[in-house]
Amino acid sequence: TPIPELGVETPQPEELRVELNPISGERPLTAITYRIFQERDLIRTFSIEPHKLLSYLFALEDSYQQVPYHNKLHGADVCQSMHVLLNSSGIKDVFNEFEILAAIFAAVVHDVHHSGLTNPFLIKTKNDLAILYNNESVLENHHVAVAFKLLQADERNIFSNLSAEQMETLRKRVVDMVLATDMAKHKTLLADFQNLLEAKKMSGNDYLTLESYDDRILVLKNLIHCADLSNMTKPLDTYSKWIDRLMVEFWKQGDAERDLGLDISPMCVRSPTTKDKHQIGFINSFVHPLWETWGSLVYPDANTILETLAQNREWHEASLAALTSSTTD
Ligand SMILES: COc1ccc(/C(C)=N/OCCC(=O)N2CCOCC2)cc1OC1CCCC1
Ligand SMILES: [Mg+2]
Ligand SMILES: [Zn+2]
Repeated sequence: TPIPELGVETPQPEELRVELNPISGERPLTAITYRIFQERDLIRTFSIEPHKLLSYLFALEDSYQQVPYHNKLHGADVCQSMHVLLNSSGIKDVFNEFEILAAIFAAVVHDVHHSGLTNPFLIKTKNDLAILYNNESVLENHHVAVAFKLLQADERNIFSNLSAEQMETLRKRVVDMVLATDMAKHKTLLADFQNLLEAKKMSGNDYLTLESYDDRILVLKNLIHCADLSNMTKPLDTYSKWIDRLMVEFWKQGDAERDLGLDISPMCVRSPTTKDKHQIGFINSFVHPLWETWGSLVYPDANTILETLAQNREWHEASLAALTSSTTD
């Protein structure tokens, strides 16, 4: 049975087309994710009922908060980035369709209901979520809990045709991946990834073979982490729009910290040079090491990404030099 192009048969295809049209910007997350599910044939493979997929994605999109950066556009962006990264020829045929379903789903849900505040802020203000999750990956636990809560309504349960066992493994993969997007996990995650690749290189075969669940999920955790840290690998005009959104979100947190008489987090201080300085420091400490490791796995697929990352860092260094020279003159 052909899958209706817009997901459901409708007497008003034009109206639904406008609603789903990513250009109109009404529902970018639904439009992009539905398209990716279609392109990867996930709807047919897992007998997903199209109207349930639309209902779930509409509810998910509406559960993203209207904050400057961690809004539905970021969810859509990370989902699209995940989709592209999964196509790297260096990992072609490595992951099966269940893992791909889990990875795409984890990407689109990974920041749902984000409050625009960081984990340290929620912890130091004793937010209900920090109490509920005992200060442990507070936001990330919340995101993945909300994502699964939305599935509980029958008309939104896109996985209703999976067996109980398949659902159990899918759920474990999605929880593992979303929790891995907590920056506090970055160092361990990357070190484990580098150790895995080192061990694989020692084994001599030139293609990646991953047997255990732990090895396979470790690569998928780093993959969603790459997608979440992909802003700096995008063309400068796109990248700079993401920075502006994030800085506005941080500055609002800084205002809240000041109003509460708390220390203002370093990234939340309004000043012309912090943007460049923090981006350079963040790229040097976190982003480049991660993307260099990913680049070694999928060599040479990520070469363009690594070049763009280097160019973007140089752009920050140039604008910082211009700023500091103008201020010292
Ligand atoms: C466009 O710039 C950035 C994009 C993403 C990120 C991070 C850290 N993403 O990590 C996953 C989400 C996370 O854990 N966060 C969200 C950001 O704040 C920390 C907690 C950091 C970025 O820039 C740095 C340097 C200047 C200010 C922050
Ligand atoms: Mg997050
Ligand atoms: Zn994110």
